[in-house]
Amino acid sequence: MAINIAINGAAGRMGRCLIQAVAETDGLELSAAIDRPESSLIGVDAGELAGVGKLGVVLSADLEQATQQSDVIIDFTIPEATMALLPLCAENQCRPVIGTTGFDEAQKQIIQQTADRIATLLAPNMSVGVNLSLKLLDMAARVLGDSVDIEIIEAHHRHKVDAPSGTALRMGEVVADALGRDLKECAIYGREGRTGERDRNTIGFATVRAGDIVGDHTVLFAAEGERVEITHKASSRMTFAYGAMRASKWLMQQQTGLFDMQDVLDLRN
Ligand SMILES: NC(=O)C1=CN([C@@H]2O[C@H](COP(=O)(O)OP(=O)(O)OC[C@H]3O[C@@H](n4cnc5c(N)ncnc54)[C@H](OP(=O)(O)O)[C@@H]3O)[C@@H](O)[C@H]2O)C=CC1
Ligand SMILES: O=C(O)C1=N[C@H](C(=O)O)C[C@H](O)C1
Repeated sequence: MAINIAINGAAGRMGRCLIQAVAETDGLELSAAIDRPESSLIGVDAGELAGVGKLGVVLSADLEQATQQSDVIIDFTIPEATMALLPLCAENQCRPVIGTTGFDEAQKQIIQQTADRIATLLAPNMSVGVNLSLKLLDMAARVLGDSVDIEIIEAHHRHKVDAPSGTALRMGEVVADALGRDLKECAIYGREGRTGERDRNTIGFATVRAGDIVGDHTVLFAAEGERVEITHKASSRMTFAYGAMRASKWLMQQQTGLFDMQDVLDLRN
């Protein structure tokens, strides 16, 4: 039997890619497409929104019904919309696959509480390449140790509303963990004016917002005499959407708990 998939934020840049990916993926069926009640696109066929032809599911704002009639809901929205969704996921036993970024600590706790009641996946980047890069970063940080300066540079399209990207922050966490540091204490988010010399123990972040860049991330490990750069560049949002399909299928085998793409791709150890 097909897995019923709802999409929250279905009219957005990622939402439309997700509709296309569900339509292309064997074993998955689109059961609901949700966006803001104020959206002028409410009532439009989701397949037509995504450019894949009529699918017989119209864009709606009825989250209650969507979570009741779906096995999984894929959420690529804004943190406030995710927070409104989670109680319905737990109540209606609909597994959330969360791609939204920009959560604060209190919101992350609510995600954890939801995961105690229903299997939940949270990943700031669902591409295979970025998740492989996280493994490479762990290895690079352990080998290069405290003798390098570490900087994380990310670039995204002009419409992105959060910074640094969720992926850059996760990269920072992976590197900090590998070096036994706490990212909250060692992160430097941008520099200006007379900053003084660089402190070796910091991890710097730089953000670029321009044009239609889908998502570029570089982590730079710079020593005296050499440097290592680990770079990932996404050229299509479909790479994230296909990752979300893989995550949805995988999550159906879990009952409770909080997971990420490292679990789905078996990269945990
Ligand atoms: N994990 C990953 O692999 C990836 C994560 N992302 C993240 O996904 C999120 C969305 O990105 P993107 O698609 O580019 O953004 P968009 O702004 O294009 O899409 C978000 C959609 O959510 C809608 N929305 C806003 N509020 C609500 C609500 N209360 N209920 C339902 N829908 C709502 C928006 O409507 P409206 O426009 O009318 O406000 C919009 O249609 C971001 O946080 C981004 O960082 C992006 C790519 C990959
Ligand atoms: O907003 C985006 O577009 C993206 N957001 C994610 C993030 O914040 O890391 C992932 C991807 O880079 C695209």
